[in-house]
Amino acid sequence: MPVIDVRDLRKTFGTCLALKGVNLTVHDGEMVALLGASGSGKSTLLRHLSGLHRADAGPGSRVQVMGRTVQEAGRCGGAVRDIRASVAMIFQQFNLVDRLPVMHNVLAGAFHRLPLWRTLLKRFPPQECEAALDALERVGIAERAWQRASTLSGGQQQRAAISRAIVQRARLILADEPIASLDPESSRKVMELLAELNRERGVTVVVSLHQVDHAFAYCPRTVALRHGEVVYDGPTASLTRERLKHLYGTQSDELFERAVATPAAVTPVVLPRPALQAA
Ligand SMILES: Nc1ncnc2c1ncn2[C@@H]1O[C@H](COP(=O)(O)OP(=O)(O)OP(=O)(O)O)[C@@H](O)[C@H]1O
Repeated sequence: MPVIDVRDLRKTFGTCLALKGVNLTVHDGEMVALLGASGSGKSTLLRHLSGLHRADAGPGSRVQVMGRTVQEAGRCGGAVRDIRASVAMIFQQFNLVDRLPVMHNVLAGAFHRLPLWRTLLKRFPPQECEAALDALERVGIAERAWQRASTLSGGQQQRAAISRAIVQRARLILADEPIASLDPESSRKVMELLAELNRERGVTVVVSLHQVDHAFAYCPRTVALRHGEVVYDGPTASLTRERLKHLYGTQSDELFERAVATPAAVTPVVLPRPALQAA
């Protein structure tokens, strides 16, 4: 049974056709890069998988995660809350509660299995606290456990978000440009942590990236979007210069020349982030 099964997913924002009939199947234990130029639909697709967006109504449209229906024909399935308990979303902007200690942010991963009074009073069972500390240890920031989240660097915040996913015991991580605002060393650490969770715990990971080199280094499979359509779905190693050029247009010519000049495909090819980030 696939972990993710998307059929004919369409999404319109006003006059903008963000997704034009996307089909996607991801199996248990895969690590998949989602590539595409800015505005190609990566975030929109990820948000549909976790039920944060509702698709256009249409008879064949369906999103299933772990065999359960997130949405069908533009209607949310009844199991969305249950599905969310097993799916961790990691965003570019970390999504931690700034004023709370890192520890409480990480413990939020356990909320779905705790009674409400415990989460409101922050009276967490000792075994959950241990699990949170272990997770922080795992990502190398245990000594930051009682600092306010806002005092952490971007890389540390992203590692805290990964700890939260570990405490959540997520079977699927959907990471939306998790390294877009990080320096190269922090980016490497975050990608390695995601790859380790995938390799060692069998967590399925779908990660949207702007850095093609990280897809080559960490993700055996790439799904590439262009103008809301899947234009490539296959081994990352088979992504040729022509395919990348088709994906990103001529703006990246110079970078591709550099990549092609070195035979190893893992040569860093960091694609320009268009206007959005500067805005
Ligand atoms: N809430 C929204 N309202 C209106 N238009 C939207 C909304 N969200 C996305 N879009 C549009 O849908 C298209 C796809 O956007 P999306 O954010 O999914 O692209 P992306 O590939 O993730 O881009 P980036 O790499 O810059 O994050 C874009 O044209 C965008 O402007």
